[in-house]
Amino acid sequence: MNQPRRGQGSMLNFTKMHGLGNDFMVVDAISQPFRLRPETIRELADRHFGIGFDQLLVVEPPGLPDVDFRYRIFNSDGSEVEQCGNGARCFARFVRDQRLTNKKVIRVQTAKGVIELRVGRGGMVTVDMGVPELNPPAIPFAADRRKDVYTVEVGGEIVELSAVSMGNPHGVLVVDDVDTAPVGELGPRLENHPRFPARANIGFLQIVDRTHARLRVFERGSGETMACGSGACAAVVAGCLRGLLDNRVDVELKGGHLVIEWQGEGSPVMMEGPTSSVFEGQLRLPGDQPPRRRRSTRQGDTRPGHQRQQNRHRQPVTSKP
Ligand SMILES: N[C@@H](CCC[C@H](N)C(=O)O)C(=O)O
Repeated sequence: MNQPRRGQGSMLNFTKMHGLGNDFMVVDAISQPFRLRPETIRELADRHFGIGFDQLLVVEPPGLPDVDFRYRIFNSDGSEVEQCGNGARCFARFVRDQRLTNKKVIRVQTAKGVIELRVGRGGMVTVDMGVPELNPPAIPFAADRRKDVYTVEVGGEIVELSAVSMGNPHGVLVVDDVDTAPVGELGPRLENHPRFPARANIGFLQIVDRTHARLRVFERGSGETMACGSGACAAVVAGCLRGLLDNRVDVELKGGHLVIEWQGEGSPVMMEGPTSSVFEGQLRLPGDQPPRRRRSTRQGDTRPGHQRQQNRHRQPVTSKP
């Protein structure tokens, strides 16, 4: 199935999934050889010339004992990152759908530690996202000492934000109304702010009441997405630290709702939400060839994204929160 013909790249099977509209290309790198360069990931992520996704998720064999899989994450800009909460839920569903495991509690190794995924009914998955990191150097965030709220100068303006790592770095701003928040302007400036040396995901949090919040996230390496699971966890941690939220919060994102629970410092953050599997596909990869200039598919273009058309479309399978 995965055999290349001489002179052609290999065929790669993938699944398109999403968690609340935060969408993924998911690849089983246990059953097939897999290696992509950042420029190929960018091409595949392109919503016009490629498959289109916010993140690429890769399932690999674990490198640790007592762990089921290794979970690797690449943003649509090709950068490899440490964590993806919506992706973690889809990962759990994927490894079961593909019969890579039949466990209901799956332990997964990420770049920043082990997370646990619990598969529930109707595509719902609960993820133990681990203990949030608030120590500035570990986030990483430039500050003399740890605070719940920092002031940051951006473009001559002072903004207040909380800095939290959920394995990946987040800055969280509290706003009056997410609909009018300057996500497109402040998001990219804060993502690349020198006080976040590894860049950051920037959340705009609106407190509705102590158990309800609304959130938009400008993601590092992907731009604003329909939802960000680790962003929702970071936002609830920030809201709790500021005394604005209770321990269990319904977070409304553009693509739907997540339930986030945090019992306070030293406790892990729990995230519960839906998963959706959209279609399975196969694409021809050009191997290690440098990216080619665009040609028409009729001329036999081997660019990834132009030869993915052998999709075995299925009925979308979507779970409700
Ligand atoms: N969408 C994700 C986060 C993906 C990674 C992020 N863009 C980063 O660079 O850290 C989620 O659901 O958590």
